[in-house]
Amino acid sequence: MSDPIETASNTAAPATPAFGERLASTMDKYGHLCVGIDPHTYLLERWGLPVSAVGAHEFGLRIIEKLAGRVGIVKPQVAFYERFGANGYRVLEDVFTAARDAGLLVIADVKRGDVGSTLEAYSEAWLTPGMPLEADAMTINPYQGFDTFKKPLEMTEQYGKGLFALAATSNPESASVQTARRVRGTQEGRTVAGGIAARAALWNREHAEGRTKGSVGVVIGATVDLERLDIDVDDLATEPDTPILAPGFGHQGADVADVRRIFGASAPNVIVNSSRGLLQHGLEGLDAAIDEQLAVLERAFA
Ligand SMILES: O=C(O)c1cc(=O)[nH]c(=O)n1[C@@H]1O[C@H](COP(=O)(O)O)[C@@H](O)[C@H]1O
Repeated sequence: MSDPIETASNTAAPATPAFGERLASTMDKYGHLCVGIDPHTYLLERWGLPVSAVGAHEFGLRIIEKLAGRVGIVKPQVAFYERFGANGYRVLEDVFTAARDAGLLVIADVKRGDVGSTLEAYSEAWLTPGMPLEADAMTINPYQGFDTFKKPLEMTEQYGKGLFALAATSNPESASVQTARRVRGTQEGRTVAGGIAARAALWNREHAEGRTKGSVGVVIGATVDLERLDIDVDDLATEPDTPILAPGFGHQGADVADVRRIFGASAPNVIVNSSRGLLQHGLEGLDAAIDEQLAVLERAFA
């Protein structure tokens, strides 16, 4: 068995364009939709597939076949594969490879965060070219401090990869942490969420290199109150624009038709994620569900 770390580190980094540029051209071609490939138990059952790694494999590959050439971005949430252990990881490898071979950008929804030295190993796993789980971008958790991101941030530049830092998550429980305000001396500072978004935007500006979109995005749920969170959408829309990965549409209640109202100046940079809202229709209903979602998005951005 070859050693993946050896193999990957021996491979010279290809001159891949920056993730932000790849994202910008993908969104120009296919629009904003990102399909979350999340094999929930009830979805596997509804699709007539076994609740196992074999079922998750079939589920992932069938979805990718349907998306190729119509949608630009996918976001497999790795927990739904991890639960099947080593076989689940093999499935993830196949799903990532099939998606990337089909020309889809893959955002690995891993939500990793840790002390910097450990986070470095996570980013080796998910962002290094040639590694078995190589994706185009990963979600990353900044609640041990944005400065723990040093290595993954470097990798975005080195390998043309992307990061999406959790800023304002879509779940209602998030407000108690993310709306909290930091204290600077005797002054009340930014909210936790606003501070993270501002750091991502600053990084993108410091690494602008003539790009239209930055490679470091933020996760902002479509269900959140941006004003309460004190998130500056104008700052995020200052070139190079900071991409926003927005879950919360469909099953969690936000309406895709409202994307411009919710995100204001940053709406053009929003990756509209939907998983259960589309996949609940089964394989036979997926084409129609995607067409409908694409049509709503087209109207929303007309
Ligand atoms: O990072 C994420 O993708 C994420 C962040 C967040 O704030 N909320 C959220 O729902 N997600 C993920 O986005 C997906 C939402 O799925 P649906 O609610 O089925 O569309 C799941 O994979 C979640 O893990």
